[in-house]
Amino acid sequence: MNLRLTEARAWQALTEHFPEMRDQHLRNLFAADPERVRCHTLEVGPLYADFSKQPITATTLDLFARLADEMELSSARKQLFNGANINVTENRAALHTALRAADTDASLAAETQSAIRHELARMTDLHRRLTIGQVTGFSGQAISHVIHIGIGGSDLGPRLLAEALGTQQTNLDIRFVANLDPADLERTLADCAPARTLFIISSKSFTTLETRSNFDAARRWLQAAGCHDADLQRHFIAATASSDTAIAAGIDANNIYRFWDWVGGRYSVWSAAGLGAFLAVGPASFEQFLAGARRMDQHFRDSDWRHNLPALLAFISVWQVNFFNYGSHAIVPYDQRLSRLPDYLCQLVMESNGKSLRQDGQPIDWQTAPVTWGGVGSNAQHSFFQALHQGTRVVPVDFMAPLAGDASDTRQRNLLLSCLAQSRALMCGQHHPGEPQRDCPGNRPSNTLLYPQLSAEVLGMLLALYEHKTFVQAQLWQINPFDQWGVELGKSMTRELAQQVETPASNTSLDASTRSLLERYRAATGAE
Ligand SMILES: O=P(O)(O)OC[C@H]1O[C@](O)(CO)[C@@H](O)[C@@H]1O
Repeated sequence: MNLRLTEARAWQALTEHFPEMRDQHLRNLFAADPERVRCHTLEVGPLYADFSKQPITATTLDLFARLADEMELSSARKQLFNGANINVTENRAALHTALRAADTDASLAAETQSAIRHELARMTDLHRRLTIGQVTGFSGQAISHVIHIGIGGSDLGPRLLAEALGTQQTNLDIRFVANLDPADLERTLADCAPARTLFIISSKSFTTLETRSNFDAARRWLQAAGCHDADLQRHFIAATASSDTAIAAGIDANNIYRFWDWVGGRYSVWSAAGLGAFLAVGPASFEQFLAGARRMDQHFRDSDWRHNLPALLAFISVWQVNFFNYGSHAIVPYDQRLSRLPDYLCQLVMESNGKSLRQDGQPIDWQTAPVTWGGVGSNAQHSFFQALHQGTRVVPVDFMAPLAGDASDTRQRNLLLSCLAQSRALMCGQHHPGEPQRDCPGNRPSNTLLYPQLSAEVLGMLLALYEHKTFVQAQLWQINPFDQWGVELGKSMTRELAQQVETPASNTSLDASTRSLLERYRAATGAE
C-alpha cells in the first residue's frame, strides 16, 4: 500500500489526542472513570487480560481500530491465515497457524493438512517407541537420554515448552543444547551414557554453524565412546525443512522429521522443530498446546479490533513506542514455569520486528521493535525492579501470573500478591514528604495477564497471543516480520574471519580493532 503510517488520518488524530493522555497521571484516569476496569479488560477462554493501567481511554483504542482499518489490517490477517506469500523478501508464506489448525479448516489445502498430520503421527510413534524402550543405541541398550540440539527458534520455543510442561512421568531425560561454546554440550553430556543417548538435531536450514558444530561434536563424543561409524545413525534424528542437507550430513532418511519452508524459525515450536519438547510433554499435552494456540487463532481471526486481544496489546505497544517514545518492554511472569518466556519473546519480537525498511523497501522514520527483555518474578524484584520504579526511563511491563494453586501454601498466594503489588506500585507510586529518596513517581504502565494455572492450553494461547500481537505491530509499522536478513551479516563475517585465521596474510581488509583482537587470539592460542 502506498499510504505511509504517519500519513494515515487516524495516526494524525492519535497525534492530536496524545498530549491529553501524556499529561495525565494513570491514577487520574481511574478517578475519572468508574467503569475503567470493565472497559479495559478482556477475557479469552481461561486468559484474563487487564490493560487498564495503560495511558489510554476508549478514544485511544477507537482511533487505533480506525488506524487498523486504514492500514488494511483485515486483509493482512486474511493473507496470513490463507497462506499467501506474505514473507515478501523470501517469497513464501508464514503459515504457522496451519500447524495448529482444525482438521476441518477449509482455508488450508488438503495436502498441507495431511502432511502436518503425518509428521505429528510419526512424532507420536517415536514417543511411543522411546517410552517403551524400543529405540536402542550402539550397544543395544534402550535410549535413556535425549539431547535436543538447536538454536534460536529451534531452541527457545522447545526449551520453554519442555521446561514449562515437561513434568509427565517419563523414563527419558530430555535436555537442550544451543551454544557454540563447547562448555554447553560438554556439561550437558557429563553424566550421560553415550550408548543410551539420542540426539535430535533441530534446524530448519540444517546449515546453522552452532547446530552443525554441536552435531559434529556429538558424533565425536559417540565415536570416542566406541560407537562404530555404521551405528552412528541410530543416535541421530533430524527435525528440519531441509531433508536433503540432513541426509548429506549423514542422517538416516527414516530419522528425519519434517517441517516446511513456510514455517518461520521463531514460529516453529508447533512443528517437528519442537521435537525435544514434544517428547518431554507427551503427545496429549502437545495436542492441548496446539488447541490453545488454535483458540487464540480463532479469537484473533474472528474478533473486531476493539475486542481483539492480540490487536489491543499491539495498539498499546505502538502507543508506547511511537508516541510515548518508550524504547523497551519488560516481560515478567510470576510463574517459574515461564522463566524462559522472556528469552523466547526477545527473539519473537526483536527478530521479527527489529526492522527499518517498509515491506516495499522504502526506509521508515518511525521506531519499531522495543528492546524486549525481562525475568521471572519474584526474582526480578530483587534485580531490576529498582530501575522500573525510580529509574529515569519508563519501561512498560507485561505481568502474568496463575490464580489457582495449592491454597494451603502461602508461597503461592504471596507470589500472586507480589505481582499485583508491583503493578499497583508502578502505577500509583508514592510520595514521602521530606524523604525524596523514597519517592516513587508512579504513572508507569503495565498489562496483567492472569490464568487459572499454566496448562498446556494456556501456554499455547499465550504464545499465539504474542505471535499475533507481533504480526499486528508489523502491519502497522509496515514491515515484514518474517525475515531476518540482519542476522546474516554476522554469520558471513564469522566465515570471513575463519578464513583470515587460516590465511593471516590476507587480513589487511580488516578494520584495525578487529585485526588487533584477532592478533591477540592468535597469540593466546598459538595460531600464528
Ligand atoms: O533452525 P535453523 O535453520 O538452524 O536456524 C536457527 C535460527 O537462526 C536464525 O536464522 C537466525 O538467528 C533464526 O531465525 C532461527 O530460528
